[in-house]
Amino acid sequence: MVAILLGILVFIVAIIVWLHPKDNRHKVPPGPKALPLIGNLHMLRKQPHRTLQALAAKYGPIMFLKLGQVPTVVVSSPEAAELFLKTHDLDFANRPKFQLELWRGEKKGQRDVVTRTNEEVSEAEGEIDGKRMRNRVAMAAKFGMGEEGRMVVGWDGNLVKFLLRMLRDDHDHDDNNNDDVVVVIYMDKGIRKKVHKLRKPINEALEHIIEDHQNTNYDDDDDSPQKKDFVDILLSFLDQPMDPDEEQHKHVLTRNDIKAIMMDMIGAAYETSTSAIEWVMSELLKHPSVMKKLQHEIQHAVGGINKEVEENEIENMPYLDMVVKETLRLYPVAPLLVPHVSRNDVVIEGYYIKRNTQIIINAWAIGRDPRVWSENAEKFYPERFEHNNVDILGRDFRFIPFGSGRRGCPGAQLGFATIKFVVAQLVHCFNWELPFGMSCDELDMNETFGITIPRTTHLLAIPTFRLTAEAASNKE
Ligand code: HEM
Repeated sequence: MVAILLGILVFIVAIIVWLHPKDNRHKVPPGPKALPLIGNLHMLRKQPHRTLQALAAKYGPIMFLKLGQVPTVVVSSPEAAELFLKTHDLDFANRPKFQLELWRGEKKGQRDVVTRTNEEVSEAEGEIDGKRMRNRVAMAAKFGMGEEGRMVVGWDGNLVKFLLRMLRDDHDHDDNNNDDVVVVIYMDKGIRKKVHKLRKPINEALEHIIEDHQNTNYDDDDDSPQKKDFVDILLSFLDQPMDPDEEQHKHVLTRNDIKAIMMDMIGAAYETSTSAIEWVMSELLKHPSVMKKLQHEIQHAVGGINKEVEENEIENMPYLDMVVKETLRLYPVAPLLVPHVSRNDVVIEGYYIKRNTQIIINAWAIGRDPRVWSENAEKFYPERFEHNNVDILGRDFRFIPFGSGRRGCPGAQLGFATIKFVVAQLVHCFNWELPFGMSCDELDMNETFGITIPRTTHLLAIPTFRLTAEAASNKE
């Protein structure tokens, strides 16, 4: 009986608090009413970036929600993003503690997508020499992605081969479908799920990289080709206290910590770039005139169709720059960036934001804001970037696919360059068309929400090699 009475009392208090949440001393940003316990979680649905955009249209660019018990401020305009990521950058530089779990829980069902894709792939078998074509596409893509492997963990291209092999081996085991003709541009999207399954070989690979670095003798000479990299710097802190000011030195940097950091860097680098490349290729297939214009530019910059693209030629491809920017505007890989957390109590635009409030920046909504990008904001139109110099690296808050400020993406320049390089190779080396007589209007452009927004279905496309035989024999 007492328990029932207590329960009723708690319920009444919760209702009263819910109906009268206003604390007159501290004005919180406007937002929808939160339910007891779940707060506003029930409102988010499957596409939180879209739901939050719609809610911001009602409550404004600085909006308060409760996600479960987590007080959250959602930022949805360039002006507001600047206040949070520049003016008060340091105040919002923390990250949530649960982030790792959230990251790990991502992408359930990826396996199903890959399996379904294989069934579709097998329908088109026999049209052309699939294996050869797949190798060429992988080669063209790897040419760019290899650079990332080297720069992130200093493993000269082998990392890409290793990861691609893991995917392919796993894939082939399942259905023995080696000679697929339609190329599935998924690259390494299923990696996170496979990472779990393939912990042992990944551990071996990371050990291999670490040993490689430990066995390298570096020459202090500035001109030496053997330079210290990110992994060397991590190794120089091995077994040292993470916080030298901490008296008992309880936390030291272990070999496992270093491997975890390396894996995070690899994850942050690969999944983001491949998702972006898939969206660029989708938009190009949907807009054949843009594809043609881009092929024309690349061919001109490279000097014909008898060779592949070289890295230093990318800077002579302004249209490629616009195409990639336009894709990242419409499909910022991390639509809500990565959550920030306030380190102090802060007042912004008259709103009181308590310490430990989660901050979500809706980069997806900002990129599609018609106030900023005109009425055709939803349209893929690379030329909008033609006569303006909109910065992509976080200095222009109308466009922040890499975030901004001290928590902005440290790999932004590398990521942007990699996307451009891989796309340039794929577009220059091949003509592309949609399979099964599909018209460009029929191409599904739906996204699936997670930390990143990949396509809901993998992009299937048929490549035809367009370079001369001379260029092909140089590569094979
Ligand atoms: C298309 C490629 C990429 C995109 C779109 C992208 C996007 C992002 C975004 C939106 C954030 C969060 C920023 C924020 O919360 O304000 C981020 C963080 C991060 N990115 Fe990237 N990224 C890409 C490539 C890379 C690469 C190549 C690397 C590594 C070499 C990398 C490493 C990281 C790391 C370590 C963080 C966490 C930074 C921190 O918490 O301080 N990213 N990235």
